[in-house]
Amino acid sequence: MTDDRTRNAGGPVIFAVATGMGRAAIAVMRVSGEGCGTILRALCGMLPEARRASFRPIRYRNEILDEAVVLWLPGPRSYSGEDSFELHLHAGPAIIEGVSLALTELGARPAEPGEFTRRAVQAGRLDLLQAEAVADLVEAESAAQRRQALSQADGALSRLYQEWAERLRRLLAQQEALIDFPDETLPDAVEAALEAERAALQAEMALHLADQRGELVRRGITVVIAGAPNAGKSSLLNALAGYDAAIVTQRAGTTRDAIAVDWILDGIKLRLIDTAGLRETEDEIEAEGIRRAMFHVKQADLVVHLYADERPAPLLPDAIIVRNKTDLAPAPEDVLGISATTGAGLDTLRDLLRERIRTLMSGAGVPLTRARHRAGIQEAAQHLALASEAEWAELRGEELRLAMRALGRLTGQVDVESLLDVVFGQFCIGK
Ligand SMILES: Nc1nc2c(c(=O)[nH]1)N(C=O)[C@@H](CNc1ccc(C(=O)N[C@@H](CCC(=O)O)C(=O)O)cc1)CN2
Repeated sequence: MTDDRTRNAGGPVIFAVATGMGRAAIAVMRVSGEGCGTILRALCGMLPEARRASFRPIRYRNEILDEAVVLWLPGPRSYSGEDSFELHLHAGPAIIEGVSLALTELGARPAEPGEFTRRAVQAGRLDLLQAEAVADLVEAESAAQRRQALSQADGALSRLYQEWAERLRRLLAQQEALIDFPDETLPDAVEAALEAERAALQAEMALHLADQRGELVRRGITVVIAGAPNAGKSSLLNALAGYDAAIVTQRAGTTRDAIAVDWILDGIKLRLIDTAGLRETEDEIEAEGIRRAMFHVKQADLVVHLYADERPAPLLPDAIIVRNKTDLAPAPEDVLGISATTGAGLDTLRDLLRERIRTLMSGAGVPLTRARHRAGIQEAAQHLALASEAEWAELRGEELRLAMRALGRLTGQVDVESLLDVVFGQFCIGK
């Protein structure tokens, strides 16, 4: 037999509670690894019909540990591709403890973070991009994050990179065919067509790199509220967040450290950051707060520059300047006026933020979603650029090969073993 099962056999049976920690009604104990059917038979007294839920007492050393819903999921038609089973237990800690102990005594060991998905990758059921998307699905807090992760888990990004790799492979093959032509008979039109395709690929990658949507959706869009002390920044944060996240007083300089609040606007996760008021100060703590405020301003995707009295010099060219406290005095005509206390103008500010977000999120096609993807595509694009500069056909070919390799590392078709730790370092246990 040479199917995935035998090829990837080995590795001990692993187990983990795949459901959330804390008080819950049900806990799903997930078990995977060749030979785990024997363990299931020991616990259930039989092997239930594959992929059908059954209700069974879980027995170990003549004691019933729980009455559970049991799923027997033999490989390769399982999530990990290995023989697997699930015990849907009552979530009591003593039950989980007792079942864990039984599984350990029957030869299984606790799973490491992401190990079920890692095995799915090793069995060839998921590529690395899809595995990363599984981690993103588990973390998704906004509808946009959910949609993006589902699409990547479904292979949308993998298909894009595979298509590029395939076009590179064809380019390379045609280019190698040309090497055998003596110089004088080199068909110019063919060479020009190859160069056009190389340039087209490089241009597509440049567009893909310019697109920020994926990373913005995944990590959330950072909106920093900055400005002079007492402009009402904390009041604005509280008004937008809808609860009292930041302390508000009459005293200038109340906010000393940055305060972050997650905020979902139209299905997109934003991270709102309130910062210390910007001014000259002798106070060491306040000065550190201001240093941090400037750090956040520089890192921000969007900056709301709030003021209450004198119109400040712009912090950044594209900061949104907003005049607060319109309940006390009207804002100049050319500036958006709000009152964080009465709520006046907040709808307009939200609309303005929506508009800025739309601009930030421009792009077409499937977006990349992580620094790892960005680095890989940058590398591929760089080799494509070097290919056009190379004088010898052989060197050009080598650059095309290196570009293909960079793409292959993204999906895991190349160097998968060395990338597993990088990708699975960020997973939670039970996934
Ligand atoms: N109880 C439970 N719920 C879960 C999961 C799980 O493992 N267990 N999942 C885990 O992440 C997610 C669903 N994803 C899954 C993906 C593939 C297979 C799977 O076993 N596929 C096989 C068999 C399909 C079949 O029954 O015919 C296959 O594709 O060959 C299972 C779950 C979310 N919900």
